[in-house]
Amino acid sequence: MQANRNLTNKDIARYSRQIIVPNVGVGGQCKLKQSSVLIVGAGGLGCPASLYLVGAGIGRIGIVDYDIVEENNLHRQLLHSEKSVGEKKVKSAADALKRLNEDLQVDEYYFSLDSSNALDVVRKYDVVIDASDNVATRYLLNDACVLSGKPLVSGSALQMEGQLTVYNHNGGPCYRCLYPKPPPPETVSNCSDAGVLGAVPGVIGVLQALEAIKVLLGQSGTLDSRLLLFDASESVFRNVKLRKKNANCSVCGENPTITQLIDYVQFCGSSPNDKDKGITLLDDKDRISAIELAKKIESDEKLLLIDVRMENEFEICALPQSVNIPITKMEKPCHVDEIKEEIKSKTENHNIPVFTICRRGNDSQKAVKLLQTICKDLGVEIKDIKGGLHDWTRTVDSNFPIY
Ligand SMILES: Nc1ncnc2c1ncn2[C@@H]1O[C@H](COP(=O)(O)OP(=O)(O)OP(=O)(O)O)[C@@H](O)[C@H]1O
Ligand SMILES: [Zn+2]
Repeated sequence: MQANRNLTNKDIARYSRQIIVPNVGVGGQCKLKQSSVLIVGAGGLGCPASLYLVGAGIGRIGIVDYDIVEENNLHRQLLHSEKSVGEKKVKSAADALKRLNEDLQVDEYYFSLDSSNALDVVRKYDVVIDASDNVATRYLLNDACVLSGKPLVSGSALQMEGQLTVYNHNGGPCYRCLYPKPPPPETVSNCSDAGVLGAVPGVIGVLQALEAIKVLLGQSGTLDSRLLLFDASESVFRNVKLRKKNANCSVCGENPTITQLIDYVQFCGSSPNDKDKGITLLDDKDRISAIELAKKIESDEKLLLIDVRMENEFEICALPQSVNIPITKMEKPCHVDEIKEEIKSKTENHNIPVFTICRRGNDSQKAVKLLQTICKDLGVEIKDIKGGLHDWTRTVDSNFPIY
């Protein structure tokens, strides 16, 4: 990152508004030109982050992503366009970034970053941006950055909230110093399940780019040892002081036990790619397929179909025969009697079978278990629809919307 004074006339014209900022100057712009940043994830955070890094004149950007562009990405992943749906995210992002600035180098890594490849990739860059969306990758990147001495700009965004910090920089803590153990997988939400307002990761991704630029310029005032919290619903930013680096940290402490990358999927109990990952809680006898449900509906069989999704999801699309009782309601003891009465009356005193349905067939199984307890003295038959509404669209009605 040695500054040289070799700015071309084109550079001077292009970056003039940035060069005259005292914090940057000619030396700073040269540093940026000779710097490299790795961005892991070309999604909601990685798109705005890479856009502003390329805009700022970072000489080399690396983008890692194993995924392809989906239509539901477009509201927030603004490097990708309608034409790039189905294309590799790294390719779509690199093409868009090169259109913005043809002088810069963009390295594309179309694979899942894991213990077998992370160190090789991370070592090639000055700063790493974690723009991924899962716990396994968070620990992987933390350890890879500690082991290779790279600062890690970490961000996240969900619904109307976001946060960011810089790990392993200026003597500040690493992610493991603060969280030695991963959270239980079932407590972790993601955009696909909880949703996100597009502009929120936009804000956090741009701030990640800004922190990376400040780190590269060697400026003080970076977010090491601090966490920035953004509450978009109230338009409030807050700073929280983080605990100091932990001398007993298993990776950055005085006597580290982690001296090479480990198996992060095993450590976290979840993989980087949990999309559409089905769980199996019920025996086959307690489940029917979407096609079997369609046949029952078509032949006018009496049944009670309970859609267990949240009300706002039910509002997006629902089967006309279904009634909405969200699983979150079933989980609350205060609603048990009310739900039991509703099922009793709607099953004509438990003579009609009950079926539960959700988006992908996971919550519907949990709901069967809950309802079996709630209705245990009713003797009503309760089954779920395998694969949920996604399977309904795939196998019964391709016009039914998917989200
Ligand atoms: N270990 C990894 N290696 C490579 N890419 C990763 C890894 N972990 C996550 N990613 C990528 O990081 C990006 C995160 O983007 P984002 O959080 O916006 O979610 P998404 O997966 O695009 O969307 P959604 O969760 O709504 O389906 C994704 O494109 C994902 O493929
Ligand atoms: Zn640590």
